[in-house]
Amino acid sequence: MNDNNATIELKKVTKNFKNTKVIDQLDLKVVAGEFLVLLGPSGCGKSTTLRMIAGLEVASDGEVLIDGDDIKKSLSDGHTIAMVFQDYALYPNMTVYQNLEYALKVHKVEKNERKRRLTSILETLNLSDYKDRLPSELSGGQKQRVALGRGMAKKSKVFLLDEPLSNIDVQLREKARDEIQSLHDKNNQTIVYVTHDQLEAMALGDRIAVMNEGIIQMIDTPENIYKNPTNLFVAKFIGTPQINVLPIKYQDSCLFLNECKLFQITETKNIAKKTDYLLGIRPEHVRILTEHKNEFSIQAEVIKTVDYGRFMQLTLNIDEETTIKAITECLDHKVGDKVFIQIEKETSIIFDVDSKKNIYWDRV
Ligand SMILES: Nc1ncnc2c1ncn2[C@@H]1O[C@H](COP(=O)(O)OP(=O)(O)OP(=O)(O)O)[C@@H](O)[C@H]1O
Repeated sequence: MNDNNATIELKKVTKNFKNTKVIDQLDLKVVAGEFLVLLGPSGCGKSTTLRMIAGLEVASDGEVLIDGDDIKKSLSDGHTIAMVFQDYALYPNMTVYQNLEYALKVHKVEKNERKRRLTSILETLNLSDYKDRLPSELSGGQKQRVALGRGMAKKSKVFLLDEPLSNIDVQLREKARDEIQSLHDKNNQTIVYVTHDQLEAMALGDRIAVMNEGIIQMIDTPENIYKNPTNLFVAKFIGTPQINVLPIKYQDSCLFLNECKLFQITETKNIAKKTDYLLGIRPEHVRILTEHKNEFSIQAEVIKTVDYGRFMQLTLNIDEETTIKAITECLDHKVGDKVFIQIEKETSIIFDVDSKKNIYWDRV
């Protein structure tokens, strides 16, 4: 650890609003200098978790520690934590420049240094022309950029961001995202970043914590979350188009989708215990063949195509009840085409039909 970052730890944190439990015994460790993204659907408790780390909400039970000390210590010094709020929280009577400068003045950052930092931030966030305006004279996206700039200027050990790019135009959003990332590379702040945008999470996070209903479902690198989701919720929440989920049967060392044989399993391990499972296969892993190749080739009909220029998204009917989505680089497919698909063992994820957990069937 160095001077620029701090660890964050939540130990068995619960938060109730009146009689409703919105966070349930949450354990979370953010390593010093890490970029952690909290990702999940609306209402799952991301903002509440972030607000407890910021000391804006008090945990009903459990502990919130910054560098091993109770959150109150960090709050008292005013330096340790900076937060970008979802609703911007700008000072209405101050200009953009004054909003950005305020915290730096309070923390006695020298005038030339203040000017240097703020000029660069105003430029980066395309705000130079608006520096003398009041927040009431700005659009939503501009206000959000000011809020982001204010957090960036502070160079705190812990930087907390709650959906900081949600109202910013797509083009500028990418630039702002790059800026947050390079700020992190440069200053090594410990960042906790809340979003419900999976692409943003995948692009930014060293690790992603996927939340649902006040519980962290999985916390891991973007790659592991995508390739080896711990349960069906995580598998479905990450990836566009969504992962295909098919009811399958295990029989005679093979997996079957209805009457179609998918593939053979030599090492039975976790899978020999039951007959029914759910198979998850990402659309880009469904192999499209123009002709029958072997006993594992399954006939399908193209019922919808979406041409994205570089790739095509196909919706395929295997039978009356089974539809599957596929992504292919071949742009020649048309509705009505008869093709064959192949589902491969290496890219298949198998879930328990009851618990919906990944059974990690391919692991020893
Ligand atoms: N002050 C409050 N009083 C009562 N309920 C609250 C309060 N703040 C949040 N909640 C409830 O707690 C749950 C979690 O809210 P939270 O804002 O943490 O979710 P979120 O995942 O950040 O959602 P979003 O992405 O929509 O902002 C929601 O059901 C919300 O209605």
